[in-house]
Amino acid sequence: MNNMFSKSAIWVVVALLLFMLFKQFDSHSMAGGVKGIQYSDLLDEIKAKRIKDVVIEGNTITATKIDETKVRTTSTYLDRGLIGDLRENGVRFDVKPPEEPGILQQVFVSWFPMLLLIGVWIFFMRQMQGGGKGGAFSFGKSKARMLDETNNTVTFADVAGCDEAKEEVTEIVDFLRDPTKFQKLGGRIPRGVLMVGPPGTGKTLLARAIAGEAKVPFFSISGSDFVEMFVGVGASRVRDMFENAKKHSPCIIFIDEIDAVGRHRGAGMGGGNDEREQTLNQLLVEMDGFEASSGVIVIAATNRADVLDKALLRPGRFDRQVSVGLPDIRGREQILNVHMRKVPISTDVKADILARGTPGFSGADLANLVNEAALFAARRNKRLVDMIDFEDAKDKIFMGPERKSMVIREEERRNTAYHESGHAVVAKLLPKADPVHKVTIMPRGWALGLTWQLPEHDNISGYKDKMLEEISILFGGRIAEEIFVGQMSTGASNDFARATKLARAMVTKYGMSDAMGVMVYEDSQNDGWLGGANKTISEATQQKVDAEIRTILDTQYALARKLLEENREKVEVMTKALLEWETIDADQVNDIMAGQEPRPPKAGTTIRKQPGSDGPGSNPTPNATAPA
Ligand SMILES: Nc1ncnc2c1ncn2[C@@H]1O[C@H](COP(=O)(O)OP(=O)(O)OP(=O)(O)O)[C@@H](O)[C@H]1O
Ligand SMILES: [Zn+2]
Repeated sequence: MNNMFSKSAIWVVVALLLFMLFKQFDSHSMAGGVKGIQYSDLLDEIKAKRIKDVVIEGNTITATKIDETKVRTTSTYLDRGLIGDLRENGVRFDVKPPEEPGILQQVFVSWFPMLLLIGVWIFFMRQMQGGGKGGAFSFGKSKARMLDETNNTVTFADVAGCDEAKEEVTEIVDFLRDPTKFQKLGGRIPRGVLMVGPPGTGKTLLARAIAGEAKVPFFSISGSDFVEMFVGVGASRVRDMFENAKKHSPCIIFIDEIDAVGRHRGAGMGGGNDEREQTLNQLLVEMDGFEASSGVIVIAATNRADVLDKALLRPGRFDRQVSVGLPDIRGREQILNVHMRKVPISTDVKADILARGTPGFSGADLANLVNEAALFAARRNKRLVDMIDFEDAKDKIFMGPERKSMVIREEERRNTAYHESGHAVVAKLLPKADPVHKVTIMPRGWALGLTWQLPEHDNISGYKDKMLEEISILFGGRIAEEIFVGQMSTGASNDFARATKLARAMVTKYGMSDAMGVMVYEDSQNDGWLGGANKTISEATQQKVDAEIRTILDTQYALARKLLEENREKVEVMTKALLEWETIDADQVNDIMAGQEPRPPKAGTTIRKQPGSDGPGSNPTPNATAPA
């Protein structure tokens, strides 16, 4: 490595020397001890009548002082007053076109140093891939980045909302803190831990926290870093990484996206991928090769445990799995609290309310939410981030930024207003549906309008009645268009797709159909822990399934239609309110449903609702109307 380094250093010096040499060429007139000065200083000199003559060449101004010394400045800013100043102060001046060097010289001067630098740069990039502390200067060296106690300050306190996962790894912390003592007590130490969970749930964070808690070095590398064009490189990187880690034991090696190398062998596209297989083999060899007592623990993360080569999961390798799932409502609150500590937060911000309105958010999403809210506050020149900033940040994350400038034809707007009113009125009339939080025809992201329902709890398990009602609500939009506008837009196609998907899931996955019984007809695609075997069902069964889905959809469609027919007036009032105010909140919706005129929007805002009443929040899958 040292050798490599000095070689590189020589290269830099050579490059610099050459560059300076050519630069010298270039600035033929720079010779003779010309001093560079600021443009404003030159003006001062001129005004002090210390300048004899001036040559202006393009952007460069060279001045000769009374005492024959030369100074130079460059200015891309065209100062129209300069000539006047020169005249006034009796300075001789000459304006020359920028000098054209000879063609050969031009090529050499302008290109050669560039080419050389590019060459050096490429050389460097190849040498120090990964770079940084602990970065290696050679191909076969691992690109693992090392963090030690001084630069890894993550502790368990920074990881919130996954208490079970934390509990499972405390043992590892105990071991790393004092390997020998741990063994005397008879603890069995895992060599490899596989963290499984969806993206952004804090797998990396948790691994770092383990190292942080145990105060041991943390080597991190991504599976994709091993995969190189050249056969053998990945394998030698693995070897190098383990060697390095052993020198620093006890320590943690963290391999993110292990599926990049750990996919089961023979699954590569178009036959074997030698390089990846070799890398994987090397990884297996290394994991077998070190003593559990050596104090190196390998933690790998993936969101697809099912694609991993079974050999990786065998005892002595990644034989322990820790699943890190999406946080529940309490977990989200805790994660929000962790991240809110880092920004100035107004007292009106309630993490519990935000947690309620963000089902399905991962830890990374929540971190992003806090960040976006802080950006909103900064843009609004606020000193504290308040609830309105959070509401806006949430809206933006859910649906993309508001498209205030989007031109919508009045007819289209009216259509959308009826459509959303249809969703909202059906939702309000069905007993099990989540309360409507707000309805808007403000276009956002890909949606022309939205009806938001606020779940009172996390919808972990869907209940049959509720799912049926959801299908009716989805139909509500289109039916309202049929009844009130008399023509149908394509805006409802997404609603239909979702309704159908839901009905299909009810029949085939959840066993909620009376006709088909409780048998499960489909494997949950992809997320099967053990890998999904594709079950095939007979043609006849398939037809029965389809018929059953059809029945569900028809029944719910009819229900929604009946409700809207019976409540025409409410749809009309809501549509009018939407056309007037663009967004209406839960209180206004309640007024309308009670047969009253809706109250006007709250002062200062047409869109949002302050927390406290029945709490803002939103449905992660709002009934959105996609643009036609
Ligand atoms: N449980 C959590 N507590 C606090 N912050 C979290 C949590 N989960 C995620 N975050 C935030 O999200 C960021 C990204 O999380 P991290 O990189 O650990 O996720 P990951 O599960 O490794 O994701 P990926 O699978 O995409 O690599 C973290 O740096 C942190 O700010
Ligand atoms: Zn819709």
